[in-house]
Amino acid sequence: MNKYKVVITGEILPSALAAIEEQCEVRKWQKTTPPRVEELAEWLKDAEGLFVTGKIAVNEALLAAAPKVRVIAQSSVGYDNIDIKACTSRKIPVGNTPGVLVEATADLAFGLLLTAARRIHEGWDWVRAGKWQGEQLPLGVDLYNKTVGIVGMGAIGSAVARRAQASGMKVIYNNRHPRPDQEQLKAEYRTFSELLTAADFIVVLTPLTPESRGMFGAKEFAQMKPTAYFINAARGGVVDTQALYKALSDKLIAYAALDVTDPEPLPADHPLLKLPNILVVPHIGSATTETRNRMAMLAAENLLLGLAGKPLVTCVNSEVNYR
Ligand SMILES: NC(=O)C1=CN([C@@H]2O[C@H](COP(=O)(O)OP(=O)(O)OC[C@H]3O[C@@H](n4cnc5c(N)ncnc54)[C@H](O)[C@@H]3O)[C@@H](O)[C@H]2O)C=CC1
Ligand SMILES: O=C(O)C(=O)CO
Repeated sequence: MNKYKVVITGEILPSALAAIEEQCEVRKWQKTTPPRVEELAEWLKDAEGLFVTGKIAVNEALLAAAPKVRVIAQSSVGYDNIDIKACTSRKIPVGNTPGVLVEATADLAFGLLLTAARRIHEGWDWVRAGKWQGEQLPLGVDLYNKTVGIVGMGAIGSAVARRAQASGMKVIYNNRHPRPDQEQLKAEYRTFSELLTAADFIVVLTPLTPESRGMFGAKEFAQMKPTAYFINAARGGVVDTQALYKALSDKLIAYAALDVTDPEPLPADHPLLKLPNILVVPHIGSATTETRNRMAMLAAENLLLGLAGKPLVTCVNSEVNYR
């Protein structure tokens, strides 16, 4: 049997690689820095499938270098790095990995909220620095009876809502549209502006789109409570980083906890990291063994289905999914 020709743009779990290699001749980018299109050009010329992992832009330039590609599979739910319109116009289905990472990402988002509110990370630093006896660690804040405002009440947002309710928090949310099941979710819809002024904790879980890019800027931070905690587990691009820096340093808001940043990765000497009222982790929302494995296997399945001309399990541009 002739094997399909596939390019993998970065790290992939061995289980998913093995599944792909059974049917495909694989060329895999080995370096830790993401490839530029020119660096992949030779491989892309003949590639029939593209498995996207790592920070890489799938744009007109890349697609033009890959004329034979007939399926793109990405091991993430977010697909803001992919020009979907360009893929659709070439009739290339794009697979992502919704659902399988919901609980892990919600754990991390809520974990950031809890860790920041209770200063868990600062406490650990103090213990290690031998400061247990002596100075007083600044006090944290309660979650109980506080209001969490979730911006982007989709699969992960709703899973965060459940965690917040278990801690005795009231949940309000903003979404593209009010949810028909909001009574069941025990969450109240608010306009974006109402949510900003009412929430004690704001958790962002929207996709990054032209509409959501920079939706948290100076004006929005000024509307928040001075005691507000801002948690971003969506994409760095939804926030104006400069404005966040200013809001934290001028104490317009109390604290930020981020899984995602702009730029990403955040350079070690970035001014944000010098602030005392911030917690940053390196985009680990879905980073558990089980979840990453499910994501990689779903992406591999999408790739192999697309190569065989069959419908992908989870397809972003369903209008060009195979039937
Ligand atoms: N930190 C991490 O490791 C991870 C981050 N993510 C990010 O989280 C996002 C959400 O994932 P899911 O919950 O699975 O997606 P989803 O599609 O189930 O939910 C997204 C929700 O955001 C809402 N939304 C879209 N634009 C909005 C806007 N401008 N204002 C308010 N609401 C808006 C939608 O109506 C939808 O309900 C992903 O697109 C991805 O960027 C996802 C997984 C892991
Ligand atoms: O799935 C996503 O969108 C991520 O950010 C990585 O898990």
